[in-house]
Amino acid sequence: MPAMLTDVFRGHPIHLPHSHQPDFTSLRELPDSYKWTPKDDLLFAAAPSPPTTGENIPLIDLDHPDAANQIGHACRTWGAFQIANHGVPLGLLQDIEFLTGSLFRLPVQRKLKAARSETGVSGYGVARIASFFNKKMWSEGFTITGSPLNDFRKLWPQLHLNYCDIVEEYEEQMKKLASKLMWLALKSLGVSEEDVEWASLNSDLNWAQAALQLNHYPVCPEPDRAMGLAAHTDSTLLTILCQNNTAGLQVFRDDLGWVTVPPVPGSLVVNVGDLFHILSNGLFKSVLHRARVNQTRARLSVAFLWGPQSDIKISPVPKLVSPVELPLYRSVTWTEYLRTKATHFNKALSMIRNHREE
Ligand SMILES: O=C(O)CCC(=O)C(=O)O
Ligand SMILES: [Fe+2]
Repeated sequence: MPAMLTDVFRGHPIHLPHSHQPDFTSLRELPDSYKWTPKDDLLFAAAPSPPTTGENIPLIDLDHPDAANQIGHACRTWGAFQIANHGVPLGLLQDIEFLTGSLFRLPVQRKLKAARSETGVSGYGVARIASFFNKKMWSEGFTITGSPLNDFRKLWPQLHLNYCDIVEEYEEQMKKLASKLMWLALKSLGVSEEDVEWASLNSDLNWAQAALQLNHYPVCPEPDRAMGLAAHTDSTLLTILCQNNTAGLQVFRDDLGWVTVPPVPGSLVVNVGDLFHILSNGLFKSVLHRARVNQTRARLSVAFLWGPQSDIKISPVPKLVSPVELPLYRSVTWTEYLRTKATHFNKALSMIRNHREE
């Protein structure tokens, strides 16, 4: 992962000086550079879902005998769902939340010791998607690819080894869970292991790689005008998100507008990413999502961004392509896709779409 992402982003440096990151807690008013209007993001003011619809992303019990079909349905209609009985120990979720909280509570000068470089991926900084927007986002992040040892040593000279152990254990559990979820979702479409030979179940998951994105959304003096993380889809196969007990994540549905995902203690949120949309020939929806902020409670989230190794070509599963039509998408590696995304952002999927001859 580190080599591949570094390679992609070297060609797309991000000119956003992290050292200008404000000390959020000291700001009593929202600076103009943080005030969003519909001009800054077309969907900024899109209608919030009326609470009366009662529509919410499904909460799926992974122990339920019908879990595969429920996951498949959620991937087709929402592109997102929450899961309970996922098998990840609660203590580990608490540990990663604790780690995230302690990281962002460090003094700004200490966090900046592990700042992400302009062309780098790992480390402390603003969201990478910030370069696509004129306004700033009310959040700070920390990206982990490969071992966090070097960065963690700078952040916590004494405790870094304990924190590295937590990250390693968390990633191990997430990898297994992500693979299980992918196969359950594919099973609901009648797709089995023989149909996706590169993702063989007995390969120790060596075909996959991942990054961890830790996010902090501080308390905000004017939340209605601010944006924690602007609307985007993830470039992954799947993303598994652990959020603290504070609402903020919203997913977009064409028919409902922005729908807030309520935190359910102990559960995890799963997002369909762009690569799973491609693999499913467009049947699974890569979900547009964003994070809002609020005036009273800081929010933390940990996103496990999961995809295939760089040499794997992702293309629609042949079984899901009609014999008389082209697949909806051309095949791409994760690296190629990230490069397209780094240039075209939310239009990246349409850039690799096969257009039908009229
Ligand atoms: O904080 C959240 O709820 C969303 C985070 C997210 O979308 C991301 O890190 O890609
Ligand atoms: Fe995301």
